Amino acid sequence: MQSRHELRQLIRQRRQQLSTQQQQQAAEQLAERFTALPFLADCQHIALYLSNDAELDTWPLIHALWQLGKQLYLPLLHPVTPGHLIFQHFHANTPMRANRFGIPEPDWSCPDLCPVAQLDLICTPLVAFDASGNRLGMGGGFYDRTLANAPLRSRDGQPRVIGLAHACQQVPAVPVEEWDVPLPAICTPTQIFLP
Ligand SMILES: Nc1nc2c(c(=O)[nH]1)N(C=O)[C@@H](CNc1ccc(C(=O)N[C@@H](CCC(=O)O)C(=O)O)cc1)CN2
Ligand SMILES: Nc1ncnc2c1ncn2[C@@H]1O[C@H](COP(=O)(O)OP(=O)(O)OP(=O)(O)O)[C@@H](O)[C@H]1O
Repeated sequence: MQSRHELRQLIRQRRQQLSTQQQQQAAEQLAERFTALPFLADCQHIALYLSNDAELDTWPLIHALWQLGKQLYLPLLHPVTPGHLIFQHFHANTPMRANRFGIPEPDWSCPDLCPVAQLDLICTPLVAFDASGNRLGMGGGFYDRTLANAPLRSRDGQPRVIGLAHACQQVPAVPVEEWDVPLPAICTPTQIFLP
């Protein structure tokens, strides 16, 4: 089996090869598929992220969710606890700044945070996933640490965490480490996985 490092490089290259048109179509299809999720009606506070490195563009989804009246949150690299994320309310006028990876994030000088336990749904970025819900990320361990003690499902069994990805990011089997948090749901432009 490939190492996690090799798999990360391979799948990052694969998604970087998608054309602008493929990216646009994928982002729109994802927004449609995601907004049709039956459990979305029960989710008011939703964490998303702004795309980077040829990840699926989340902007069409963000606009669709605002249109539905949802409260959205974006991850901030924790200013005190290294390797962890906190989630800041995100609206059309939220002041933004680039984090150390160059990804725009809300400026935490005006904090308006939502504790992980109070988010109804957390959308995670990922590099590679498999049909069993195993997830390989960018390699910072941010989501694994942040979700380590979080319930992955609501009390009625619906997913509270969902990975978003291009279809081409699916692999037969992600090599798993003990700290990996498995995803109870993954949404691609063409399919919903509920492992
Ligand atoms: N869109 C998005 N936001 C996110 C994540 C993500 O995966 N995607 N993260 C998910 O955890 C966190 C940031 N994690 C990241 C980890 C590594 C790199 C990255 O580009 N690494 C470079 C080297 C960076 C450097 O120079 O230090 C690389 O690997 O080429 C980016 C984001 C929080 N926000
Ligand atoms: N719950 C945890 N507690 C402490 N260290 C952790 C935890 N989860 C992950 N790590 C550390 O983080 C590092 C990166 O982990 P990994 O390669 O799984 O990240 P990733 O899932 O690819 O990244 P991300 O979650 O940021 O997208 C590893 O060295 C691992 O030891």
